[in-house]
Amino acid sequence: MALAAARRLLLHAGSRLGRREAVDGARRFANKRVLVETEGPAVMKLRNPPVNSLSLECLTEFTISLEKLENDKSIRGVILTSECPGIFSAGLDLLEMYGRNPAHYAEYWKNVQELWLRLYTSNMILVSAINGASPAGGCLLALCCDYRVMADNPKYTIGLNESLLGIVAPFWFKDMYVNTIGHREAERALQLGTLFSPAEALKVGVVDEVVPEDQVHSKARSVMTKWLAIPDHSRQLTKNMMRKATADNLIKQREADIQNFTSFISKDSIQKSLHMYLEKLKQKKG
Ligand SMILES: CCCCCCCCCCC/C=C/C(=O)SCCNC(=O)CCNC(=O)[C@H](O)C(C)(C)COP(=O)(O)OP(=O)(O)OC[C@H]1O[C@@H](n2cnc3c(N)ncnc32)[C@H](O)[C@@H]1OP(=O)(O)O
Repeated sequence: MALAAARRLLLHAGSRLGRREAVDGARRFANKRVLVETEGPAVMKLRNPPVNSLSLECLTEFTISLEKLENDKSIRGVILTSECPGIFSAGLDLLEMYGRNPAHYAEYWKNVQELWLRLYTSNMILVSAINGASPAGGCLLALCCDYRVMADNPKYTIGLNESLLGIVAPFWFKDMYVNTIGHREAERALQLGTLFSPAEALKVGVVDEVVPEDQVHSKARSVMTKWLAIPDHSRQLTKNMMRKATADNLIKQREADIQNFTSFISKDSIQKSLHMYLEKLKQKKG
């Protein structure tokens, strides 16, 4: 209920902002954590500092922005990137999965599923300009895209590292990984929780291209131009043919998946693992 109300408020605020900024001549709209520019190829920028973690608010704003773009028939493609220096996205917000109650976990997971389903099955062309670290849920966002361009900076890593946190990537994360890099590579990377450097990610197929950091956005734009030259109807039908079974696999068991997540994440042993991981992140500083 609370989330539905927040959603209505955000949609309202979003459209107000949209109108005001259009009057200024710049075609863009923004929520607090997501900025969307629709001048030229549409660009969606995550801006949830310090690390673009996907908090419930961030997920909601992201989903709403995507919904608005999908409803604008003049927009055929979106570049997904980050405004946080050095970070694409740190993935799901650990504080949404630690020390909360089952109802919160269920609500959070429903919203993670919702964003994934919308992104993965989007009719628009999605290109990610990965300009920073992209672990776990950050990698998931990139994997939803039709093409991934990553900055050539060995400090940036990408991959589904859940097992390093003592948690398990859900079956639909796994399915998308298998679809992208094949069964053997996915099996190994998931068990080890591998975070790939850009060069390794390119080799294994997690990303499609690695370019110097200052060229990530221009490359993403030129990739978008190429993809926009393909007729929408044939490209969309092809995308749907490739992705539908994977999305349907979650759709037919969404409720069970929410229950699984809620009971898994509520376990004492899992909460303990998350606590230790969060402490490790804190100690990194000191
Ligand atoms: C039987 C099967 C059933 C299956 C059921 C499902 C099971 C559960 C599935 C859950 C799937 C989970 C997916 C995820 O995405 S989990 C999140 C994984 N993310 C990470 O591991 C990234 C962790 N972060 C980092 O490695 C670094 O922060 C990063 C490289 C991103 C940036 O480093 P940097 O040095 O720039 O910044 P700091 O580390 O100092 O971080 C700054 C502050 O941000 C906090 N932080 C970082 N990441 C997160 C996060 N993901 N969520 C929340 N908060 C985060 C960090 O603690 C710092 O906070 P403080 O300033 O307060 O110390």
